[in-house]
Amino acid sequence: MTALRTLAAAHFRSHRLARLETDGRSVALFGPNGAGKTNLLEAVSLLSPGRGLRRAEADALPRRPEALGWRVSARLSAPDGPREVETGADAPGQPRAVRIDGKTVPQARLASLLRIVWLTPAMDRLWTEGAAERRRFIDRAAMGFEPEHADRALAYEKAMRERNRLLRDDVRDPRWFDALEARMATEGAAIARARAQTVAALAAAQEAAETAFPAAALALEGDPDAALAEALAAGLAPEAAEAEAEARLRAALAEGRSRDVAAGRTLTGPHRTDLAAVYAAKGAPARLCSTGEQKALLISLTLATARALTARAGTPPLLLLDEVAAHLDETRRAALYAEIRALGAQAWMTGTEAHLFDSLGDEALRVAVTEGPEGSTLSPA
Ligand SMILES: Nc1ncnc2c1ncn2[C@@H]1O[C@H](COP(=O)(O)OP(=O)(O)OP(=O)(O)O)[C@@H](O)[C@H]1O
Repeated sequence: MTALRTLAAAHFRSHRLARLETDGRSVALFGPNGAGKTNLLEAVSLLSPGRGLRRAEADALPRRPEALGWRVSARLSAPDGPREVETGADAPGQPRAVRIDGKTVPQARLASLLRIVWLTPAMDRLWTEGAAERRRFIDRAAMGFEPEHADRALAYEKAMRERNRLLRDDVRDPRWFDALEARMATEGAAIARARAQTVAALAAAQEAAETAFPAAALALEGDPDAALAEALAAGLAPEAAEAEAEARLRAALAEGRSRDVAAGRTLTGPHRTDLAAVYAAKGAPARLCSTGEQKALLISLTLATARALTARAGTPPLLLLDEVAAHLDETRRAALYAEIRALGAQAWMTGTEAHLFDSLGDEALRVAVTEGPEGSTLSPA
């Protein structure tokens, strides 16, 4: 099992110096609004690549008013032994650095060290807001399965930005376009393939599970996704289907140049893909479901992601569940805790009331979070 044994957050958000020893158990953080509970979950989320569960700008993280550097460090127990991981910036505005076992490494390396799955109140709007959030949701899950997915997405975006610049500057050199589009097609087809495999893994994880939460049928909607699905349906092997999707994306990009010049940006590719979800038992699109149903679908998908990652990696991911327990009735809350137990995952959970975690017994370390003159204070109960 992979779990944080210690977590320390220094000069991070409302925490001046927070330190917690967990002995590997789940952690239930409770306390009043604004006490600093989510900040601590955000600190944990920064032990994965990217901007964390709030997608914060770098200058939001250092503790104010001092606004110096910040640091989050953890000791974790992993299947292959204990590891030390640390991230932070020495001064505001600096990109965060990552150290694993004392060595400075690229941020992307976090993806193969630690898998983290989170659910936050901001995600309640996942099905009703723009497609970018939904792509991010499926891409984060895909990254859990394939750490290289993060690098591919960056490489694709970089090539696309360069292509967009050519479009706007009205550069007509076809060789330049060819080279960038070849790169975009290679990365783009691999991105589509990884997303499709993630959707399939989530479907399988939902099918195999007995769960109190409703299943969501997911589908990817986009050009490379359709090309890949068609190639697979035609009986091509996975690699051949990916090659076919790559060839079609490359041709579509080349054909779309003059249209894209008019738009000033690239109008086809995996950056336009959307993720559709249907509340399976009702056949209703998630965006038309009630708030409570949407929340239940998200919990269901979060748990399915965790189950699928556990099956893949052999060890469960960390779960960060921000204000999830409060929205469930007692039966479903008990079901959530039972699923966390069955996964063997370390869950970091928040809630305003301590009693929300009563049925966890001593499976979770309870920590009161309060706001004091010196910043947020943690008191393990
Ligand atoms: N960079 C920062 N420096 C100091 N304080 C900060 C910083 N960023 C956020 N805060 C403070 O952190 C507090 C919010 O903490 P957090 O979101 O963790 O609360 P919470 O305990 O999860 O509350 P809720 O139950 O309302 O979700 C706010 O008071 C905010 O002003």
